[in-house]
Amino acid sequence: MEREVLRLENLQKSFGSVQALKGASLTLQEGEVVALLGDNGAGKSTLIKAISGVHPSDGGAIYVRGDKASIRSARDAMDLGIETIHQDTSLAPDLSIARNLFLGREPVKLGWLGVFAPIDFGELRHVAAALLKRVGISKKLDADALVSTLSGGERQSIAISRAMQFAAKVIILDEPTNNLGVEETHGVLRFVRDMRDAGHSVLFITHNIHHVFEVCDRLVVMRRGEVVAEKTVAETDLLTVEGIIMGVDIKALLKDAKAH
Ligand SMILES: Nc1ncnc2c1ncn2[C@@H]1O[C@H](COP(=O)(O)OP(=O)(O)OP(=O)(O)O)[C@@H](O)[C@H]1O
Repeated sequence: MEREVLRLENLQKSFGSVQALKGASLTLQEGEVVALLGDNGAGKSTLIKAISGVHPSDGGAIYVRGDKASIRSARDAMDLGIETIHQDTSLAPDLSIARNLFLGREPVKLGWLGVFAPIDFGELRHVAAALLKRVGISKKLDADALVSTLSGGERQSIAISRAMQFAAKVIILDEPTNNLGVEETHGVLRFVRDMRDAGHSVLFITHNIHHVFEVCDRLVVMRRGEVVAEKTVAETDLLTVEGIIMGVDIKALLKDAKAH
């Protein structure tokens, strides 16, 4: 049976005179991958920033597993099992990849009578190496390398690995394949599928509609701060979705063009 993990009701958010969210609503079920689509400025990032506590909403309600949630900070969201990878995600450049994968949540070794709790670097490296292998970047990266030595795409992969490693229930990805190479992109998409198979729920913001058809179950389209369409991937096609995003019926336009 489907179980709802996240429900947004009538979310509103303004930045000065700009109404970025005008009552956006959506739901996410357990083990479901939902794409959040929309043109530039549609309100997608604002919506996920409301869920992740970066910019709390001005109005509306968020329910997590049926309970009304108050998400006023990134910590609130993480405590509710919501992990977000933002486009401008920040890592600690002077720490190793392994340390970044566990930032603030490193495995510890209990010392004599539990007095000392030093980081268990052996365990850290072991898990980090396995994680890098899973995202398909094992060949190039050593878990001990400093993040400052990595490319933008590699940093993105590390941030995604970190969120996926700790995501308890809901993973939000804001354009996760931006700036990634082919192999890294496949790694991310594979990870999304793995997460779904393990019962996690994923909200996936992307401008790449091919990726939506590859890994998503359902899609939600936003325009000017509102949700204007919701469809299962099985019931729609690429051209229809592109039309909804642009606010035009592409198929009708093509038919007209053919008739003339
Ligand atoms: N911090 C902010 N201050 C002022 N206006 C903002 C802020 N963040 C977003 N906006 C405005 O809110 C609206 C929605 O922006 P948002 O970034 O949510 O869109 P988006 O759908 O994520 O777009 P993109 O695909 O380009 O990232 C836009 O008009 C944007 O200029």
